[in-house]
Amino acid sequence: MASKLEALEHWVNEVAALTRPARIHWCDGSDAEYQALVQQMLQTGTLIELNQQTHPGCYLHRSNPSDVARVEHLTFVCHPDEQDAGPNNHWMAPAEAHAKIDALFDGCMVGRTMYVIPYCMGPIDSPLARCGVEITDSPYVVANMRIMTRMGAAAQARIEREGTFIKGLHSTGELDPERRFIMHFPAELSIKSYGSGYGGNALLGKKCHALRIASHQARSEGWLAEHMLIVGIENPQGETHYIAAAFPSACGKTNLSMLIPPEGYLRDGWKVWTIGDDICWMRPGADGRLYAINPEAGFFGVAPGTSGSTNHNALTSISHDTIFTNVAVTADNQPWWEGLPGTPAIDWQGRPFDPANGPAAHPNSRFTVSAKQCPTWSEMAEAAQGVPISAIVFGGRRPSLLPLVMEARDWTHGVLMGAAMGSETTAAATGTVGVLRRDSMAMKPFCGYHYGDYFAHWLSFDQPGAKLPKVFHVNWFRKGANGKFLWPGFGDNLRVLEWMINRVEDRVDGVETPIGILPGDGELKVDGLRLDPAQLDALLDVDNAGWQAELAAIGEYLQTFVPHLPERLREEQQRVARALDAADDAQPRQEATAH
Ligand SMILES: Nc1nc2c(ncn2[C@@H]2O[C@H](COP(=O)(O)OP(=O)(O)OP(=O)(O)O)[C@@H](O)[C@H]2O)c(=O)[nH]1
Ligand SMILES: O=C([O-])CC(=O)C(=O)O
Ligand SMILES: [Mn+2]
Repeated sequence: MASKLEALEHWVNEVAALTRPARIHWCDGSDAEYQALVQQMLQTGTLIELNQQTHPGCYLHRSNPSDVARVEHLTFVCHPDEQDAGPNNHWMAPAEAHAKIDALFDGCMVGRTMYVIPYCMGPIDSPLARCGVEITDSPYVVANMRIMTRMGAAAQARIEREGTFIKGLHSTGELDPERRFIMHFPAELSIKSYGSGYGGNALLGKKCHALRIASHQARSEGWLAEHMLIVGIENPQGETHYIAAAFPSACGKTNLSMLIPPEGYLRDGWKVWTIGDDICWMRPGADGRLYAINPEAGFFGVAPGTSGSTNHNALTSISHDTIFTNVAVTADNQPWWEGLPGTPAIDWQGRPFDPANGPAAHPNSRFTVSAKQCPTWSEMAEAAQGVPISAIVFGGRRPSLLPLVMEARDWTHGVLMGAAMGSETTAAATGTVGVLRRDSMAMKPFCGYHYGDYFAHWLSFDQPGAKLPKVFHVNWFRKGANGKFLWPGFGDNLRVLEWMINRVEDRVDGVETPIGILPGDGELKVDGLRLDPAQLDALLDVDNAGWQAELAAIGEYLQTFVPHLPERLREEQQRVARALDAADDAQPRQEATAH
């Protein structure tokens, strides 16, 4: 029988014939290999050594200024049938896409080394994990993949055993925005990415494999591939609840996944355990609960705003053996970004810092670090079966309307809450920042198939015998009349998670409103917070007229997925809209419009 490795070798040869590299290097994932790559990149200037006294093993990479974020307009999902991509994706016919991008790959590695990176997304022995191989000409990508995935010999052994893997082909190309594409071929289980070295476009195990391709696989195999953090909350009695939360890019996943409990909670013995900060794969277990793994092995986190007061655990994690991308440096060569104490000397483009040029660190500057370096890293992140999920949380940046927290009355309502998610855009993707856009389940840029079918897939988990998590929606970003955030956020978000767990455990009742269940009087613990009662009222206020308009907008949005939109979701939207109308009728007019 032909060795299962033959399929891999055949593909590698095919790619080499197209790209014509000078050498082929099969990555083994060893420390020696990583160190050798770093030395080579220091010599070529791809990496810059940072202050090794304060930051041992830390390096800086400055990317091309035109290549600093994901490029959604150049990202395509190439299903054979356009219908399967949906209005939520850019689509190109597979044959046309291959022809277009193969023309760019033709001879692109002449004189260069081609790296073959076998990797595993998820614990190497987990039945939920999946393998892939990325071929790239970028040593920076190899180094990042080593941190972000289980890369090398063990992954290759699993591929040899299973015979299946996702094929990912990447070249940095000329970094010409006119010659840049990120193409996905879900039916062929393959990815081709050309012309960008940026994380989300080039580390193919992450968004391309673990979300776009995996979401497509998950649909046919009965599981979910989601843009979610996974965090364990251990109460003083030693019971741990695992929570999965979907927020759009740069909306607080990394922060929530490693939050530090407020003073009083720490004293009482609350603990937080990090399982993942960006991606979650989950499937029903034999007991009917959803079990989740984090397919990644590292964090590719947003640097700006990360500080000792907002995210001390992240700051500790990145004090050594970290690759920084597009941050600024201080006069003594330490990494620096907005939110840190001290002053920058050199900006992210290598120029002497001048405020006239904008922020010193790029707003989407990032750190790449092994998850093992995080003080709250959980050993359960290695559990082959994953962790049972007690609650699913959706959330976004909403300056108004959306309350601090609300609970869905059931799974269908929860799916509507996820589908209706909206958020202000951030610097994680190129384009305008700060405009509201719908981002269902935080998957707008990552769902590898038609959103209507995706909503139906979510609804399909509601089956006899299923013990589904409760679903919540949060908003850390509601603003007061003064334009400031009403909620302190960060560590204090644990107060909201505690309320959720109390709801899961049936220890508090909440109050029913047309939009969902909100915390009842005194149920949200705000002692020790400098929060006046009016502020808390504003955070939990339900503006009926505003919500009527919101439900109408949600209805219009859902309509764009017809005929793939599940009828059950439309009916749910109508149910909530009717509940709001009824509440309106029951209220004196001036009260409903008083806000
Ligand atoms: N006001 C406020 N800001 C927050 C909170 N949590 C995070 N942020 C800020 O939001 C930004 C992004 O946070 P991250 O945790 O890195 O976001 P993310 O969702 O992991 O982002 P991606 O890696 O792009 O998927 C940072 O500037 C944080 O400081 C919060 O609770 N309140
Ligand atoms: O994909 C990336 O480049 C970084 C990330 O986590 C996101 O944007 O959600
Ligand atoms: Mn992300």
